[in-house]
This record gives sequence, C-alpha cells and structure tokens, in this order.
Amino acid sequence: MLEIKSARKVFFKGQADEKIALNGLNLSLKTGDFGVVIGSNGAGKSSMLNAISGALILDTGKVQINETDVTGMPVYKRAAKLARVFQDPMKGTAASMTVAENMLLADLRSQKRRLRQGLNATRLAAYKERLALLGLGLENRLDTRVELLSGGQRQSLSLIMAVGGEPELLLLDEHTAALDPRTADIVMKATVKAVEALKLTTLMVTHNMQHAVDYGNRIIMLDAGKVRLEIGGEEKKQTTVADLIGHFAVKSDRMLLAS
Ligand SMILES: Nc1ncnc2c1ncn2[C@@H]1O[C@H](COP(=O)(O)OP(=O)(O)OP(=O)(O)O)[C@@H](O)[C@H]1O
Repeated sequence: MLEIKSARKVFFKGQADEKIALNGLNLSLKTGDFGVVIGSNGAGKSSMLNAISGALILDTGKVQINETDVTGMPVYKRAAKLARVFQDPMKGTAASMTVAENMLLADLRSQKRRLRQGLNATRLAAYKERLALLGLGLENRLDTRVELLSGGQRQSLSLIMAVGGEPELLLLDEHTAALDPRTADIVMKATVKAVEALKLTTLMVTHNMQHAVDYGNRIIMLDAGKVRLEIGGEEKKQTTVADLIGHFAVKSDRMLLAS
C-alpha cells in the first residue's frame, strides 16, 4: 500500500523562478495495484517518485508505505522497502560482470551479506528460477558478461535484480523510454511477468500512451503537481490511446485560454 497525502514541494520559493513541483498531491495505491502515471513534461511525475524514494524532501505532506510513515526516513532506510528501475539500461547493471555475478551483487546488497559467500549451487538455482520469470531465456545465460546482452535483456535484468529483495513497492521511472519500440514491448511484457509472479505493488511513469492503456490496473494523470485524472477498473479496460491523448489536448487548450 502506498499513500501520499497533500504532498507539496516548491523549488526556489519566493524567487522569480519559483517552481511548484508538487501542489497538494494525493495518491493511494492498494497492495497489488499497478498504477501507470502519465502527464506532460513538468507535471511532477519525477518529483513524485523522488518524494516516494526519499531523494526529494517534501515541504509539507506525508508519504506512507504499508504501515510505515516514511516521510522523514532517509533514502538508505527507505531503500529496504522499495525498488526503483531507471531509464538508462546501462546504469542498473555492471557491464563487465556476468549475469550471475550481477544477481549476486544485488542479492548481497539487499540481504546485507558479505561478497565472499560467493556463487554457490543454491544461489545459482535461485537466480535461474528468478530470471526464468522474465521469459527471455536469461536463465540459460548466467555466465554471459552483461555487456554482451541486448539493451532489453539488460534492462530486464536490472528489473529482476531490483526486485530480488521482495520490495513493498516497485517504482518504474520511464524504464522503457531509452529502448526502441520492439525492445520496449519486450521489457514491458517481462515486467508484467515479474510483477505478477512476485505480486508487486507497482507505480510506473511513462510517456508511452499505448503502454498506459495496455498495462496496469489504474491510470493516474498528473498535471501541475497534482492528480488530475484517475481511471481504473472497467473504465480503464475501455480506455484508448486517443482518449488519453484527448485529456492532454484538453489541458493544452486550457493553457492556451489562460495565456
Ligand atoms: N531540482 C529541481 N530544481 C528546480 N526545479 C525543479 C527541480 N526538479 C523539478 N523541478 C521543477 O518542478 C516541476 C516538475 O518537474 P518534474 O521533473 O517532477 O516533472 P515531470 O512530470 O517528471 O517531467 P518530465 O516528463 O519532463 O520528466 C517542473 O517545473 C520542474 O522544472
């Protein structure tokens, strides 16, 4: 469960270039929800993810993950509760190490064990099982150096490494944006397989309207630092890309009228 209440963040407050990034944002995700966050540039999507992860300290408001109020909790402590996958497929993994060594690094990071425990048979079997969730055949490439994988395989590996510690919340920060359309679709399908198998509560930011329509059980549209529109349940199933683009158009028209 994720609950954001009245989150407000203003950059350069009181100065000529004051920017209101979050303007009383309220959002709640139930356990097992897969929320897809959309919104135009500057709507506050990254600021919201940063406020959840602790990279951004709110001026006012509250962030709660399950039973814990994490608003004042430092990033390293929150890291135990959440996993985040970023846009750049080169950042989440170590290129010159093998798939198995990368899995071990992630494992040790989340379990606070020491590296010298090494890659034993039990671990390798567990990694194979976890990688198989992605449906990309990576379970058969444990000894392959990561730099030899495709961008999509690499980003999917980042994802499975991030969720190894069974986080209470998964944040996907435009994690397919740097990939070509076909690869992005492969990574999205792998993402859904992992999310469903591990029953993860997920919040994904995307500019890809087709992905917003195809994946997740809720669409959350941000505008000017707050939630402007939420679409869930049956309504989400009926929603088309054109509908979503229409909501962006309404916003632009409003802005034109105001200017
Ligand atoms: N560190 C910062 N310093 C100053 N202003 C910031 C900072 N971070 C965000 N902002 C401002 O806050 C507002 C929200 O930005 P944010 O990056 O959260 O939007 P976004 O929806 O993620 O946009 P995009 O789709 O372009 O990534 C914008 O006006 C932005 O310029």
